[in-house]
Amino acid sequence: MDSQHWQSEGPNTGNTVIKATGGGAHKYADLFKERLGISIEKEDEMDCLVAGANFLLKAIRHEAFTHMEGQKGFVQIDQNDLFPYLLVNIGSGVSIIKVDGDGQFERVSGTNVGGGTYWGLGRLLTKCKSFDELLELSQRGDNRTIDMLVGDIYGGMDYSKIGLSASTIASSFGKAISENKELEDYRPEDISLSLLRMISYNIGQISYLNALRFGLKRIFFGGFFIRGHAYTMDTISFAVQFWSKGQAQAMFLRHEGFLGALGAFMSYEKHGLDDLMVHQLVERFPMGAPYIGGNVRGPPLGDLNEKISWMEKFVMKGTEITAPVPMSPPGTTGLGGFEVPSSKGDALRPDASNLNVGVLHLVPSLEVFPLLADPKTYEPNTIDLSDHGELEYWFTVLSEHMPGLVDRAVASEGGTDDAKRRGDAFARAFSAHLTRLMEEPAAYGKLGLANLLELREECLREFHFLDAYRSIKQRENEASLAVLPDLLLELDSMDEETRLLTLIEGVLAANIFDWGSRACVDLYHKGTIIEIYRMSRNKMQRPWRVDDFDIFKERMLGSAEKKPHSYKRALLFVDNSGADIVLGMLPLARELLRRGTEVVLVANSLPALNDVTALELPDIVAEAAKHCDILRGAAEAGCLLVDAMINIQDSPRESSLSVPLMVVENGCGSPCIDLRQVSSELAAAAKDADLIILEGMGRALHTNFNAKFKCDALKLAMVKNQRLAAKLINGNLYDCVCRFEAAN
Ligand SMILES: CC(C)(COP(=O)(O)O)[C@@H](O)C(=O)NCCC(=O)O
Ligand SMILES: [Mn+2]
Repeated sequence: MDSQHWQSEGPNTGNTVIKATGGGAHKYADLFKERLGISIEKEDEMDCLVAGANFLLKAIRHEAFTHMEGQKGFVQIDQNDLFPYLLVNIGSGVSIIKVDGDGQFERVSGTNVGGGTYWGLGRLLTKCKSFDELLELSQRGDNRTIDMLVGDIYGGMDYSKIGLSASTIASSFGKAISENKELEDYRPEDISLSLLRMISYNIGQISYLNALRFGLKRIFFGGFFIRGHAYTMDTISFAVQFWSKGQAQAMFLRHEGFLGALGAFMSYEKHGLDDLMVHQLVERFPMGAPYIGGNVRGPPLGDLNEKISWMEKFVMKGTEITAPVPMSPPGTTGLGGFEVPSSKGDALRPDASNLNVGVLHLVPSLEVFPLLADPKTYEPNTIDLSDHGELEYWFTVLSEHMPGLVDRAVASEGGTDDAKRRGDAFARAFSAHLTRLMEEPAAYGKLGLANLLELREECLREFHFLDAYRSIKQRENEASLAVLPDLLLELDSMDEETRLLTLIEGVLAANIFDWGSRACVDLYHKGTIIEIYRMSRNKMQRPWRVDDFDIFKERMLGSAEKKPHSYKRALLFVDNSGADIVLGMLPLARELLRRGTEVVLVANSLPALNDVTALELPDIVAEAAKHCDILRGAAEAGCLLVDAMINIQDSPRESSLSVPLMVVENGCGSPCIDLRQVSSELAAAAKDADLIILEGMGRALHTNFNAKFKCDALKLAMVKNQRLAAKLINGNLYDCVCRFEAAN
C-alpha cells in the first residue's frame, strides 16, 4: 500500500518479518535472514492466491475483464454478489479452485497440462531460449500447417450437422501424422501457436466443465501463463465460449501477477482492510512508485528530487519498452478465435505491468452520492475512450495543452529553476502516461475522459504544483466582484420570469471562463474579462441547443395549471472561479435563497485548472455579501461568515429571510466528478436536498450528462470544444446546454 507505511517503521532492527508465498519464499528465506536480517514468514500459496483474488475483486472497481477478439471489456462485480466463483491458476500446472468466501475455498480439480507443458514442449520443439520468446513466436504463427482442422477431414466443408466449422481444430498436431515431414520442416512459429492453442483450449474446456459441475457462473483465470498476453486470453475465452455455447465467460484480472503477494500481505493481522468498501479506495498512478515489471527497483522513494531523477530513468526505461508496440488499436485477429493471430495486433509485453501498478489509497471518508438513482448502473464518463478515435483525439488535445500548462505551472511557483525542473518532470511523466494509455487504453482500468483529466491534475500535484491557476483565479475573482453590484441591481429591477431567464443565461455565459479549453484561452487574448463576459451574454440566443428552461421555469414559478414548487435544499455543483462563480452561480444561489431554498455550494476539495475550491469560496462569498444582504444573511445563518466582517446593523436588510448558505467540499480534485466517491460532508448535505444543479462542462457534460437522480436535476454548461459539441448535442462550439430532469 502506501510507501509511507513502510518508511515509518524506521531502520531495520533485525526483527523485521516479511510475509511471502510461493517457491521463492522457501528458496530465499535463508539468504534474506543471512544478508539482511529479515525473516521471511511463509504463507500457504493457495490461501494467498485466493485472499489476493478476493481482495482485488472487492477493492478495485475495474479489476475483472473479459478479453474477446482483442478487446478488453471491464466487468463490474458487485461486492455482495462475488461468491461462489471458479479461480483457475495457470502456472506450470493448473489448479482449479472453487471459492466460496474469504478463506473458504477448495481445490476441486486441476490439470498437469499447463504453462510448464507449453514451455517444456515448446523449448524442445523450437529451441526457444525463454518463455517470452516462445510466446512471441506464436504471435507470428499459423497453426493450420500442423493442426488437423475439420475442413481438412471434410474436404474444406463445415461439419454443420454437429455444429463444427471448417476452421475448428479437429486434432492438435494432427497433420503431422499424415505428412512426410520432419520437425525441421515446420516453422517454429507455427509449432508455438499450435501448442499454445492446444493447451489454452484444453484448460478452457476443463475449467468450463468444472464450472458446470458446480453450477458456477464466473471463471477467473490467472497465473504466470497468461501474463497479459492478448492472444492467450483470447484463446482461453474462445474455448470457454465455444464449450459453453456462449453461456459462460472467461474473465481475467488486471493485477493477476500480484495475487500471491497481495494474499501474503492480507495475512498480516490488523492491516485494517477487513471491511473495505470499494468506494473508499482510490487507485492512483504516481510515476514515483518504485516498480518496473512487477519488481521493486530500489528503496521507497523519499524526497521529490529522488523521485524526479528516478522518474527520468523510469521514463527512459518506459520508452525502451514501449517503442516497439504499434500505435494502432489493440487487437488480435477479430476473427472468432480459430484464426491465426495477426502480427500487427498487440505485441507481447511480458512487462506489460510496468506502468499499470497503481497505489491504492484508503480514504474512509468517501461515500457514494446518496441521490444517485441507481448507483449500480451509474457510469460517470460520457466519453468512453476505449473508442480508439476518441482516445486519439483527446490524446492530441491534451498533448497540445502541455506546453501552456507547464508554463502556467512554473510561473505559479515563481518561475524558479526548481520549478522548471519540476515542470519538465511533470511534462515527461504525464506524456509517459498518455503514451502508455494510447498503447493500452485499459492499462489503468476502464478509461474515460474524466480519468485522463484527473490524471493530469494528480500528476501536477505529484510534482508539487499545488495550484497552477492561483493568480488567474484571483485576478478574475477581483474583476468580477467589481461588476457584481451593477449586475445585482439590474437583476432586481426585473420581473420574476425575466430574472430567472437572465440568471440562467448568466450562468451559461459566464461558463466561458475555462482555462482548460483551447478555444476559450485563445479568446482571452481578445479582450478584458468583462468585455468577454458581456460579449458572451449578448450572444445568448434561445433556444439553446438543449433547452429545458421552460420546464424548469414552470417548476420554479408555476403556471396556470401548476403551482410553483418550493425546493427545500439545492446542491449547486459550482465550476470555475471568476465570472463563472461570481456573476453566474452566486446570483442564481441568491435567487434560490430569496425563494426560501437552502443552498449548498459544492466545490472541489483540491484545485483543478481554474475551478474554484471549497477553501476559496467563503472569501468570495464574503466579498459578494458586502453587496448583498440576502447572501450575507444566509451565509451568516449557515455559519459561513463566522466573523461577520461587515457591520450588518448599519445596512437595511433586503429580506428578512435568512435560510442558510453553506459551502461543502466534493472530495475531489478534478474538473469532472465521479459521484460514486464523494466527501462525507457532501453525502450528509445531500440527505435533505431536492434539487441538484450541476454546472460546467466537466461536471455536467464529460461526466454526469447521462446520470439520473432521485431528485430534480438541472445541468448547465457551455460547450467549449467543437468535437464534443458535434458528438453530444449535434451542435457547435459555444452552444449551451440547459437540461432539466424531474425526479425519477
Ligand atoms: C477541462 C474542461 C472539462 C473544463 O471545463 P469546465 O468544466 O470548466 O466547463 C474543458 O475545458 C475541456 O473539456 N477542455 C477540452 C480541451 C479543449 O477543448 O481544449
Ligand atoms: Mn472548470
